[in-house]
Amino acid sequence: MGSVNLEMPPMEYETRIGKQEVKLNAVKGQMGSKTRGVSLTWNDLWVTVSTRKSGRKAILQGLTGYARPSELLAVMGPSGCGKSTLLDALAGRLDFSTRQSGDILINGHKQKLSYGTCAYLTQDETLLATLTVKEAVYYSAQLQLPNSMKKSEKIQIAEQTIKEMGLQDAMNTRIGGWGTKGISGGEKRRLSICMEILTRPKLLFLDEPTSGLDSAASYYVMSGISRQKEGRTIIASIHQPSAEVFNLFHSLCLLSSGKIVYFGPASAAIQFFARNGFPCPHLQNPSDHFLKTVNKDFDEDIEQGLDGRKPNTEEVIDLLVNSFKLSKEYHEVQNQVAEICQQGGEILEKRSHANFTTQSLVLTRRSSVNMFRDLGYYWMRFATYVGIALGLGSIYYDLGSNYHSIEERGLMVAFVVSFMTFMTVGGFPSFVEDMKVFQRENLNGHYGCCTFVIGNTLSSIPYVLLISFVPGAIAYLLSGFQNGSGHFIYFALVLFTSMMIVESLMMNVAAIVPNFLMGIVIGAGIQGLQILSGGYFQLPSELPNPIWKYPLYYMSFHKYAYQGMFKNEFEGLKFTDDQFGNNRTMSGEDILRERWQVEMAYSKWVDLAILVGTLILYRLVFLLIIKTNEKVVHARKASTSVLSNRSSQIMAKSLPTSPLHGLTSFDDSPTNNG
Ligand SMILES: Nc1ncnc2c1ncn2[C@@H]1O[C@H](COP(=O)(O)OP(=O)(O)OP(=O)(O)O)[C@@H](O)[C@H]1O
Repeated sequence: MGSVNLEMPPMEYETRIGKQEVKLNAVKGQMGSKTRGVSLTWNDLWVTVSTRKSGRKAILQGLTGYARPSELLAVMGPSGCGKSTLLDALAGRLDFSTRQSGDILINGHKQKLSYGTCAYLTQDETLLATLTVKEAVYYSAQLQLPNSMKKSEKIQIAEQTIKEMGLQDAMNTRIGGWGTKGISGGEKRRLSICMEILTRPKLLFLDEPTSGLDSAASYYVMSGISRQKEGRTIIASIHQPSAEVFNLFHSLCLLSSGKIVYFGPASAAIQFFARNGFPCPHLQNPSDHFLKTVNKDFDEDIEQGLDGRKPNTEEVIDLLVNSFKLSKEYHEVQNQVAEICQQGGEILEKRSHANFTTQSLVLTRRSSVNMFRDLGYYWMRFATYVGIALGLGSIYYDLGSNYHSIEERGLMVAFVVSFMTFMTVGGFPSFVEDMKVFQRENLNGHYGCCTFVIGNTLSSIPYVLLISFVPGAIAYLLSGFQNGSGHFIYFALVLFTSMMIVESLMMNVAAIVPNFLMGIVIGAGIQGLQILSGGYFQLPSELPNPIWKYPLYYMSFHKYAYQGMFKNEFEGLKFTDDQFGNNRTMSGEDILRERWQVEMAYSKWVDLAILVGTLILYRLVFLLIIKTNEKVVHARKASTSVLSNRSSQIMAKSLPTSPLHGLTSFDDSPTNNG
């Protein structure tokens, strides 16, 4: 792991960061932020999932809490207690298997968490393995920061953020991934944080930001985050903070089995535990003590119980949960929630980011670099295609123009159109990785679906052209296909378009089927059906009418690729039957009509145009699918922060005596209606 700048004295570090902050504040002004900050409240929040055995299982059980600007709220608890679920619910990211009820408000309003106001660091690291740390952050800065900002300022922000996360020593190291060693797991974690805090979001969710970090790195990362808390609301789930890290937290939400054990000032948690009979042993890290006390997974006896009796952990948790509900801390939480709702606040404005053209260009560049460096994306395929082209050229070497060559030309066209396009599935794993990065960045609002489709399409074109023209030329020249550059260019263009179509098909599959193995099987199956119904392996007149001919034959892009290539190859040629010396000849047009049953009413250019149309259609379908996914996710986000104005008013009115009593109910309604 690259080291955090530990040797730098704290004061010097502070000063340098301080100077950078001045610059950043100027930058923030340019970003047009008018909001003061985000106060987030949740009241009686339930999240349930359905289970086969016991119907619905509650993951979160009636949680109430708040997070305020300039404060760092830590969500702690044993593994599986619901920390990530709480963060997901607050950020509007719960999946469809869950149901949610209760109220979540931003500055006392129902409001969408729009771009730039909220960022979320998930537990999974989805990064482009081929980029260096510096490149990843620079590209991200160019994608996210507004056009009004100078390039030098964007670079400055990127560099400062890299330093804040202690990644300066690993700046030029590649991220690495499957099969290639790169930066360490902890550095990946810090890099992910870097990319989310570039825009200095008002509301920041961090799901286990310190997992994989050693205690010193955890401290520096968390203190870096803590330094940025001014005007920002930060909620971080954390497993086992050291005492130093724990001291950085303003508030603590301690969960066990989806229930609140404690919510309030982090510094007052020790007194709460002591009051209830579980004082923190001398010299023990408070967070270790809390977690040990409420972890029932290993159901060990608690070292010190009530009345000399040793209750089991389940009983201890119940005791603490019930005690908390009656405590002054809980009363204070209710007061705070009601007060924040009453105060209200500004509606958060969407921040501007780089415009569509800039984002498309940056994504195209980033994607090109990734495709160039990822051997599995195109280079392996290129090498394989060259090998296959040499094989094809030597098997069908110098075909000539006798009758025998008619079948051989047909076989070669069929191989090129069926198999060489089929091999495009080889790039699927790399594309799946791209999709994961897109999904994370899109969900966090870095850029939209159109930008991704444009970037991916433009960056792939040169590589697919290379794969079509170089191996295509080898096979074409060795086999002695019809002379003339026009004929070769047509041949290579059909190959290029067909490969792009298969890539688009696989993109559609990747957008629908999340599993990589299933994706390959489904993509290969669809292509198998298209090849079968394309009119080569069974002639069009022999194809069974229902299904195979109507509609599959007309829907298969192979039909147009076969027929275009056949026309390109046979039109204008004459074939001689030189066996037994009877020099009969047959025109290429007759062969097309009689042997291959090609539709001669239109030219080969129409076939190519239909292929281009199919390619555009497939890409548009891909765009539609990811756009629909995006809309569904955003609709969930928009409806997650739900509180009717009516209930907001009731809350406000109920102050000061019984601030929240009886205002919300668990209606077990689906997530998106809150
Ligand atoms: N969609 C779901 N379907 C079924 N169970 C779920 C679902 N989501 C979460 N759970 C369960 O809810 C519990 C809480 O999960 P969650 O991921 O929030 O825990 P966590 O506290 O973040 O755990 P960790 O610290 O290990 O990441 C777990 O027992 C988990 O198995």
